[in-house]
Amino acid sequence: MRYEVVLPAAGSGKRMGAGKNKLFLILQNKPILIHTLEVFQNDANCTGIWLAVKPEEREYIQRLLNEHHITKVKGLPNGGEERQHSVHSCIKEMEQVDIVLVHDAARPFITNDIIASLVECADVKGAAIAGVRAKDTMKKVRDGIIVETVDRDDLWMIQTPQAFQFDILYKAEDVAEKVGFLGTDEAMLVERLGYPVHIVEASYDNIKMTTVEDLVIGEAILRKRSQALGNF
Ligand SMILES: Nc1ccn([C@@H]2O[C@H](COP(=O)(O)OP(=O)(O)OP(=O)(O)O)[C@@H](O)[C@H]2O)c(=O)n1
Ligand SMILES: C[C@](O)(CO)[C@H](O)COP(=O)(O)O
Repeated sequence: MRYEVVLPAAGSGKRMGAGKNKLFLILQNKPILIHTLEVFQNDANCTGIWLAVKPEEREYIQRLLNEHHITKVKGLPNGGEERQHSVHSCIKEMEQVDIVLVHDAARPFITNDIIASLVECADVKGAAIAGVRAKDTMKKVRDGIIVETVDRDDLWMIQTPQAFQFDILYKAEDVAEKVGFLGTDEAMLVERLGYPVHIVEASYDNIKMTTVEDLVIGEAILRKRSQALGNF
């Protein structure tokens, strides 16, 4: 099943503290952004990539795309103040497709098997998102005091990609903009319209490069993969 993917890449990377867009940081001699782009560039089912970027970073990113032979990018719309706005700027420019995925450009370790499962599920069910089961005990805290321990059996740590039939996400983004609703992921916008959103179990390797510790973890994930391929 073919799909197009929206990669929001217009963040500031404040929590990383690199003083620049964290997507330009190098992991195993390549920018994080290129690691993520190559997953979709090399996926025959991906027919287009939409990259939300900061205007001042567009020229540099275009140079990176050329240097690394990323040819599937269909557009580089301006990112917005919030992640949701960046995603929406891409959705508004896209032409109708069957399935659209939204994936954090800051998650370079996604794999094609998980993408394929998400696309297949969204094609049948309408909406499907990646996640992994919570491993730690989760508690609600108020003013520094535990107010509730949440039943861990029902808790998932949500990731991206998040896959949707295009019309569902298009409508959800449009309504959210009209009513001024701001979510931390696309699924929230779809849930609030009453559509069922299905979970697809992903991987604990599918981390989001958020803080400096994630760079160390990311290098370890890439080393593990190289060793599995016999590239010592
Ligand atoms: N206004 C924004 C904010 C985030 N993103 C993108 O959304 C993804 C996930 O966001 P996050 O990890 O929070 O990135 P930053 O916003 O850059 O990080 P921080 O919150 O630490 O500044 C990233 O690929 C980021 O580039 C975006 O396109 N537009
Ligand atoms: C979309 C997301 O990756 C799901 O976990 C997460 O909500 C993004 O949060 P961020 O603060 O914008 O990185």
